[in-house]
Amino acid sequence: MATTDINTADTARDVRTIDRVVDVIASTAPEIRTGLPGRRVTAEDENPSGETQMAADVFADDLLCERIGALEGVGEYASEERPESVDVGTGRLSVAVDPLDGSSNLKPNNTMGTIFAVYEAPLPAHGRDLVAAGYVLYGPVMTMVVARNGTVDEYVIHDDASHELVREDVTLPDEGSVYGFGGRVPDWTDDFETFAREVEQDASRKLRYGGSMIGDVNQILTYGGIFAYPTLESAPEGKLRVQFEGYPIGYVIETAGGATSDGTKSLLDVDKDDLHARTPMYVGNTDLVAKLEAALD
Ligand SMILES: O=P(O)(O)OC[C@H]1O[C@](O)(COP(=O)(O)O)[C@@H](O)[C@@H]1O
Ligand SMILES: [Mg+2]
Ligand SMILES: [Mg+2]
Repeated sequence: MATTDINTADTARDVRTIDRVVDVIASTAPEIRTGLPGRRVTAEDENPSGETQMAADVFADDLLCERIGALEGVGEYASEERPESVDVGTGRLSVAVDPLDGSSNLKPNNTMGTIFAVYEAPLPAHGRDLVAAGYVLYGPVMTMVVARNGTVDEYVIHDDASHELVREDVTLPDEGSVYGFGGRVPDWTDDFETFAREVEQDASRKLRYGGSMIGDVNQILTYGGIFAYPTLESAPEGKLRVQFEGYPIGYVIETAGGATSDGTKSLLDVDKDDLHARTPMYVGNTDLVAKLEAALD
């Protein structure tokens, strides 16, 4: 009986913490966006994945760390931009963030996003420890997609930092009509290239690729289809990171009724214990992801 009481109290606390994290992501987004124009330059350092950081990456990370770290109920904060996770409190939940996804799109002024993952476990956590995940998309309109409690909702974020629910219970359309595949084509494996050519041959589908994973995934959530950042000959683990990109996007897409894969299994079942580990990513409609897995088999 006592155990049940404790679990119930913990769950109620976690729900409140998740709501606070979502509120902070939404209320910080306009500030991140406003801070971008002067920060389209490279920072002095590389991130832990060996990539050049933009000043905007560092700015967004600092803001999010300060605000999420101040929330009651959060114990750890980690991001793509810092080598180790930070102990920020005594809470049970950990928050992992890709402060700016697609920041190389800053120079040509193309879409970018902020991705967040809330885990009920210390970091690095497992995909099955996720209790909420989502992202902000800095497009012509600032939108936020949140997966929690088994559903996906979409919000518009206003300049005054408020957010408004615009679509409830978002699911992938049954007939997928777009596709987008990352990496250099000569660097794709033969099996993936064969699959990609097959997808292209279907007259009901169009290429939609913008070079920011979050923008490309949001198109899949909107129109259905398939996005991949595949295994490359030069990078068998692909480019994208498990804790900050693979797991949260896996959680959003699967909660929205789609499927995800690392080539053989759901992204949520990927086992990696390094905070900055990478994984190939394939996400989209169930039939297309099943075909992809069969093609790579
Ligand atoms: O242009 P590339 O090197 O193929 O990389 C594109 C991919 O890299 C990313 O920009 C990686 O994310 P970050 O910008 O967060 O490092 C993805 O959004 C995108 O899918
Ligand atoms: Mg990213
Ligand atoms: Mg990033």
